Amino acid sequence: MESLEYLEKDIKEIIIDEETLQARIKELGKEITESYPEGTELILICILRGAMIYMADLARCINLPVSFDFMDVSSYGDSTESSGNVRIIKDLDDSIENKDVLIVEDIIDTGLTLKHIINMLETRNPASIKTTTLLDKPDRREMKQVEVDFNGFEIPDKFVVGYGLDFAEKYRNLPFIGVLKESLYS
Ligand SMILES: O=P(O)(O)OC[C@H]1O[C@H](OP(=O)(O)OP(=O)(O)O)[C@H](O)[C@@H]1O
Ligand code: HPA
Ligand SMILES: [Mg+2]
Repeated sequence: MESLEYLEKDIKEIIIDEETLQARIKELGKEITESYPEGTELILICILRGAMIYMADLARCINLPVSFDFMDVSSYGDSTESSGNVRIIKDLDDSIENKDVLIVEDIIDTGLTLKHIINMLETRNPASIKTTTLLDKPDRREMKQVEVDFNGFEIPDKFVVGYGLDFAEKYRNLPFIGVLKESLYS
C-alpha cells in the first residue's frame, strides 16, 4: 500500500503476507466455532493493545454469538525484551463468572503475559477459558506450562511488527507481519 511506504522502509523482510494472514484467520475462526457446542455465547477478551487487529478480523470469522471485552496489559514498553513485569492497565468491564471466555492474543513470546492473565481470570470462576494467539515464538518461551488452544503461526526468534504488533508504539498498522531492521533498536 503506497501510503504505508514510510513504515515499510524499516522492515527487513515480510514473514507473513496479508493474504496468508487472512486465510489462516478464516481457518482459526472455523476451528474455534466447531470446538464449542452450537449457540455457545462466547466472550472474546482482547489483550490490548496488540491483539486488537487480530480480534477484529477473527471475530468476523466466528459463527457463534460473541461479545467483546478488553484488558490492557503491558510489559515491553519501548523495548524488544520483556521487562518481566506484567502491568494491568485496564481490567475487564464485565464479570466472567460462569461464562465461556476466549483470550485473544497477538503473540506469545516468553509466555509471561498470558500466564499472568490466565492465573488472574481463573480466580473469577469462568465456565471455561480457552486461548488463541496469532503468532507463537516457541524458542523464547520461559513459561513452558502455557498452552495455547488455537495457534495461527509459529515464527522464529526475531522481533516482528505489523498487524497490531508494535515497536515503541509504531508499525501496528502494517497489514502484514515483518521483521524489524535491527539497526533501529540495537
Ligand atoms: O509472551 P510475552 O513475552 O509476555 O509477550 C507477549 C505480549 O507482549 C506484547 O504486549 P506489550 O507488552 O508489548 O503490549 P502491547 O500489546 O500494548 O504492545 C504482546 O502484545 C503480548 O501481549
Ligand atoms: O516480536 C515481538 N514484536 C512485538 N511485540 C512483541 N511482544 C512480544 N514479542 C514481540
Ligand atoms: Mg508492544
